[in-house]
Amino acid sequence: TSFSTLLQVSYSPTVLERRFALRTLRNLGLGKRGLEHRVQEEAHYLVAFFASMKGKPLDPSFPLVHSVSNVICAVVFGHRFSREDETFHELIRKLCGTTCVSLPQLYEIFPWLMCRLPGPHKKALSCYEVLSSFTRREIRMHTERGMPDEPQDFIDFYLAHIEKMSLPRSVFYIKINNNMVYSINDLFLGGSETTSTTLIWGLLYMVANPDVQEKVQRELDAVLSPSQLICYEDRKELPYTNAVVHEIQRFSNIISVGMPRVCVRNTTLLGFPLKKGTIVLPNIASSLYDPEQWETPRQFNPGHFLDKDGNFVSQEAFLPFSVGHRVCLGEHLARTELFIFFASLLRAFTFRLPEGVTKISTEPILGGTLQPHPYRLCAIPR
Ligand code: HEM
Repeated sequence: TSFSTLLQVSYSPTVLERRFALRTLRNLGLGKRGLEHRVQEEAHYLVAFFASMKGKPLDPSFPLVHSVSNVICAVVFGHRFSREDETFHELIRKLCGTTCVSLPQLYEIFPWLMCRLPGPHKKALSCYEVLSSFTRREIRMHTERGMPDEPQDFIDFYLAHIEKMSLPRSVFYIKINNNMVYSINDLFLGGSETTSTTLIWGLLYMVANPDVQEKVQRELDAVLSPSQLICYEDRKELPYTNAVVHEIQRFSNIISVGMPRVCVRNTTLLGFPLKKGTIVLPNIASSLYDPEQWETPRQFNPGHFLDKDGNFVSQEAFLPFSVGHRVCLGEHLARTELFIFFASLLRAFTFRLPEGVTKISTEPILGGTLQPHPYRLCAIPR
């Protein structure tokens, strides 16, 4: 298979790439406050875009995917893209409504099957190809401009890393053309589709639960001033909003099945014998919907994360980022984005269904990530 990535099943190259990616992302400020201003900047553009619609009905997926992807672009490519950039526009259009996240894994496990099957993965594959050529263009621009004194983004770090390994020229270019492109694609796909899909669900739940939306707005109004920059740290003063963001993630359960693992030796799991080589899929939904852990597992209920006095409480069964060695690399960034984007939007707008629309479906479309059916809403300035 042509996919060789951070997300794949097999172990040894992945461990090295993961370690490298983690160190690099940390250097770039992921997990620290360094990236927060990028998120705040995008939240500002997002609010301006919704405001420019003047309450007219719109499908929120395009602006949300655009904003979330731009945060990753800042990390990986070192800059954001304006709404007018045609190439980026095409990429985002392809990403909207397409699940590409699990594509490399599916090819890794079932290459013979994937090549023969017709179906939606062909659309995802074409999206993956557009992304790869986009990434290659950015890498080319980086190699042409030469290395800055201080690496500025993921590509700079990666190029410096490859150069340090003093490889023969041919291997150098193979590494750039394969591993590097796929690693960057992984960050882009892992970082864009997941976070934006969660936000698309979030706005849908607000339209479906106007009482919850109102309560969030009351809390935001009481704690924040209208133009104050929202920080991730503010969640501590906003327990209800924080609980709603958590409940959006729990209830939407977007990655209901985690990345596949391979048993490296014979073992037992919960009493079941597993042979070396067996593929194991973590069932994330089993914890997010566990009837023993949640009061109303099949209902949207922010109370799952609040005590009787309205304080935020974390829950052990809340595992949307999975756990263990392969836990999500972007967890901190994702949490920061979800909180800042959601709070910024709800402070500025009330979300409603367009006039005449009375039905909303909160059933997911089954795919690599669970996505809502396309819908339109009105963002009414407050
Ligand atoms: C709401 C947003 C997100 C959710 C729900 C999510 C969830 C997950 C899950 C469940 C996994 C698999 C872990 C496993 O199987 O044990 C994963 C892996 C991964 N995620 Fe995320 N993720 C999100 C956002 C992000 C962001 C923003 C980034 C990038 C900065 C990112 C990058 C990755 C990468 C690179 C992996 C593979 C890690 C590895 O296998 O070593 N994710 N994510």
